[in-house]
Amino acid sequence: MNEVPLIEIDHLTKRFGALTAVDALDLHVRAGEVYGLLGPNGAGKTTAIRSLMGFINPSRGRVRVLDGQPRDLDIRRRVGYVGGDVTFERNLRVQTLLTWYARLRGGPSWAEINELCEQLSLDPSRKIGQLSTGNRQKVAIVQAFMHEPDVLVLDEPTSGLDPLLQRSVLGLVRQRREDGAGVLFSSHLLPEVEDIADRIGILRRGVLVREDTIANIREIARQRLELRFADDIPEGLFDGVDGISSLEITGRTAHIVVDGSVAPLIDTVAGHGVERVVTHDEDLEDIFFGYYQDPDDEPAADRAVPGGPATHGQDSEVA
Ligand SMILES: Nc1ncnc2c1ncn2[C@@H]1O[C@H](COP(=O)(O)OP(=O)(O)OP(=O)(O)O)[C@@H](O)[C@H]1O
Repeated sequence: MNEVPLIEIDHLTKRFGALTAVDALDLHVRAGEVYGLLGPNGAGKTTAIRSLMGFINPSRGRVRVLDGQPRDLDIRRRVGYVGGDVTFERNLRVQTLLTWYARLRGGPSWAEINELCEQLSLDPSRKIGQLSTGNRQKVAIVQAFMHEPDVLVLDEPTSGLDPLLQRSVLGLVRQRREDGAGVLFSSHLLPEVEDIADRIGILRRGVLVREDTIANIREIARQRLELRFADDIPEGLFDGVDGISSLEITGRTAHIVVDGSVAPLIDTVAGHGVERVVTHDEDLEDIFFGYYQDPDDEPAADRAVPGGPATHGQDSEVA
């Protein structure tokens, strides 16, 4: 088994003038793994991804894809990429464009591409310039998935898509994972990543502030429950129950926060006529927003490295 990660980002730093957009980022994605890269606007997700793809040069650090250089054509052929910065020639028909992409990658057949278009309800006879934003996004998705790449780098791939299509895209990602591909998937929507990622990393101000498996994050997560009883709640019912970190009783309803397993609580209330249980599915979100909220959040310029004001457009473009 090949142990080399399919995506390797080692100590990546990217500065734009005085602004450090990505700060010493280490991130690896293995075969058969979906890695969800989360973070608020401006956290550095796109910058990390563009560095990974070789579109911009890192200030420091190293990136490797499929144990090679992302700009290498043989590597590029095995990668699928969706990013907000892709623009297509407006006068081309979808079919012409997709056929051209297919040729660059040494396949697939038009029948295969067309099947993918059908799956996403994309009409290949339309001109790019006539498409809605969502339909243009579908073109980006089809070109990224059509050659069944070993690595997928997806920068907010579902933006502009309705929920049904979002689900289709997540289905395509799952399929690639089952075939052993490594997937880096950026988003600022926790629920979509939570659903699909094996691990997540949270970027804030260019720094990876947390990285873990979804399972681990869930395990330590708090759960908020509301238990509504048919009758008055017996005095002292919750005394000494393991895991309860907060309890508030209003009438016949108990509002409870549990750390870790809810098993002791459930055992305790069994047989006491609980009529309704409401769980607030905000455990992961709580953690997530905890990282999003930055108590000393300052304007971006405040994270400038010494040496002058933040300057836009100073990166070395190599696309
Ligand atoms: N070419 C550039 N020149 C100067 N600054 C840039 C450049 N590209 C990005 N930045 C800055 O780097 C920081 C990180 O931006 P980036 O687009 O990577 O964040 P993001 O996490 O992808 O955000 P979003 O979710 O809004 O796409 C931002 O402060 C942004 O203004």
